[in-house]
Amino acid sequence: MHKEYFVGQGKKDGQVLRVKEQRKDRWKAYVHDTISGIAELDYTAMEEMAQHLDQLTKPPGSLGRLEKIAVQLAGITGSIKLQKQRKAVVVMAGDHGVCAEGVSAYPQEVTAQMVLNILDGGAAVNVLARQAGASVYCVDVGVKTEVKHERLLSCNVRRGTRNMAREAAMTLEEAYEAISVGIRIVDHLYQQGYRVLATGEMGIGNTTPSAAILSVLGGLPVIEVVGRGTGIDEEKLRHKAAVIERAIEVNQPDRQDAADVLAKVGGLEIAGLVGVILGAASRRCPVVIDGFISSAAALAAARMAPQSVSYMIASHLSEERGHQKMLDCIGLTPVLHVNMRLGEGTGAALLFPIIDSAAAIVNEMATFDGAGISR
Ligand SMILES: Cc1cc2ncn([C@H]3O[C@H](COP(=O)(O)O)[C@@H](O)[C@H]3O)c2cc1C
Ligand SMILES: O=C(O)c1cccnc1
Repeated sequence: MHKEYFVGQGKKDGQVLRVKEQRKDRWKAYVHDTISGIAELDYTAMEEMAQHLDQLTKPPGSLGRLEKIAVQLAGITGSIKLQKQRKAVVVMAGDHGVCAEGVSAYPQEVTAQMVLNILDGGAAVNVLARQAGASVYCVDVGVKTEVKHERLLSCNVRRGTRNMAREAAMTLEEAYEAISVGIRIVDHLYQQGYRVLATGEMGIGNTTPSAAILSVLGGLPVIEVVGRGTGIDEEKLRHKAAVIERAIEVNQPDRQDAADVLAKVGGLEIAGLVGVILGAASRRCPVVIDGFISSAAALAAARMAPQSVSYMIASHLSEERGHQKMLDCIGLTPVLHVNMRLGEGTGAALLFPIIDSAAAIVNEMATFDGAGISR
């Protein structure tokens, strides 16, 4: 059996990735190969960078998080010569069967409509990425209705998940296939020269599986991690919590097995983002994590491959309840506190200029000795 993935930017430079599905567990093996390719950070380069930062004309540590980012980038790239890199936000799009339970303030068709908006460059993520000189790639990994657009990366695994309040959202094979899509997209972008990646998503209803993932993997009561998403009222919030509790009860996900949790109470775009994160880490690229949904993917990636956490940068703290707890579970500290709660990769795009600034500080600041300044 053949599966064809169209990957590219428009018809001219588009290419088809042909994947032979020889064995049923092919995707799982591919994901695990990627995980075993994730290296430890280069601690020598990190030490060198810390020393370099202390020679620059400023009190030690006074550039705060910029310095921490510089040290992390040195560890990731293995070099203290940081360059301004090509950056891309990968927006994974998917629909959710659980929308049938009434968990979002918006109808499901908004997913496909927003995918077109993103492809036409009119969404918030496009604006913020343009400000940062970054590209946006939108991937259909699980949208319910067929979307046609020449810039769309069509990798649809399934036309939306099943309703997790009644049955498993995906089979394990589907979850691994969606993760594989993310890895393949990163491979493709890496070949195009992108070296900094960010996670984004579009999927009406996706704060519901994200909260479910956090509840199960974090061992936290649903009521502490469920939030208002697109803006539901108090009554709908209680209903959403009950739906998530039912989904966990019906599916009994194994909290020791992140892939099982993703399949049973996750989403196709969330699994796709797990692949983006694992793929970026295996390529030694930093991966900027957006808000609540992206962080659910980061949490699953962290459980599948603990070494991938070193490659993550948490861009911001979302207003969505549960996000701080999600980041705590992963062990990440968000850089920005700007009261956003949109998703799409907006917070991650906003962090790009800060990453470029960290690199510029390292490369352009004078040293105490060079500038003749007393310590
Ligand atoms: C117009 C519009 C644009 C969006 N961009 C991101 N989201 C965000 O809201 C959705 C999650 O919230 P919930 O779980 O409550 O549905 C996701 O699509 C997320 O990306 C949007 C939502 C809407 C309505
Ligand atoms: O933090 C997010 O990513 C988020 C929060 C609410 C709705 N959509 C996305």
